[in-house]
Amino acid sequence: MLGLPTGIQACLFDLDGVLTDTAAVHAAAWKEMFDEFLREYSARHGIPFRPFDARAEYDAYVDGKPRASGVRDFLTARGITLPEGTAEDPPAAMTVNGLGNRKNEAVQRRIRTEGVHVFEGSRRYLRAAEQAGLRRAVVSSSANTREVLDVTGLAKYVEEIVDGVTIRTEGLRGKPAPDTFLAAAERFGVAPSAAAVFEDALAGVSAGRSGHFGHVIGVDRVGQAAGLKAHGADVVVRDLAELLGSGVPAELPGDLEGE
Ligand SMILES: O=P(O)(O)OC[C@H]1O[C@@H](O)[C@H](O)[C@@H](O)[C@@H]1O
Repeated sequence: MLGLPTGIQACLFDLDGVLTDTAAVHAAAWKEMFDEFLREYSARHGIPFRPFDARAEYDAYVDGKPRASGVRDFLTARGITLPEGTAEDPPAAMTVNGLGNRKNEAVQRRIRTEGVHVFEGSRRYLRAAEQAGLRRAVVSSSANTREVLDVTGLAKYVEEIVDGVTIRTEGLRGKPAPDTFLAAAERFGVAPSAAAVFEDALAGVSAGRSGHFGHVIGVDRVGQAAGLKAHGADVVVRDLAELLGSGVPAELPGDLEGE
């Protein structure tokens, strides 16, 4: 049913890059923030400026992870250590949290001015899953999840949300740890083996694999099918419409929302 093995009762969807085209919005906001920071840092330390690679470095160190982990893991990869600071740090602060807050200002500005594009195949899949009686949760590292679900009208298909806010309030480990997906399955009272994970990020498919979920679907929007497989996806599709058996749909007019 719906491209899933027998026995699956719940679908756990990542948001950015799976349901909405916001992975690209996040990547652009990360680039804006990191390039500004790296320019300042290289001038101060007398080293050449090397811009953030919004493809390779985003995919390897930032994509799918909670905000502060993304900052920390990228800086570590560049050999840079900053103090952690606190969640209240202003966006100008040279701390992990300060840079995270600076990126959040950039992503929220982009979401509000550019709007959010919903993948039509994902909207159709959510609707089909609802009709088939499957439980449906969104499991995202983003603290902006509720706003994105609201502006796109996707909130009505979603029964449970485990997001960046839940990670903070419940003290969960973010992806690639499986905690957020496990928390969503638990809310439905469904064993991980009876839940399917839908993920576009390497960190996300790793979380699905290490949590021993029944099926891990890698969603490849950027040509990283081999990486998704290597990190634990059982199958890789380019669009959820492929699981409905109808191939990748052409984008429909009126598919741009929140503008
Ligand atoms: O900064 P936010 O909105 O809390 O999001 C954290 C992360 O959420 C993930 O869903 C995105 O893939 C990342 O790009 C993003 O950085």
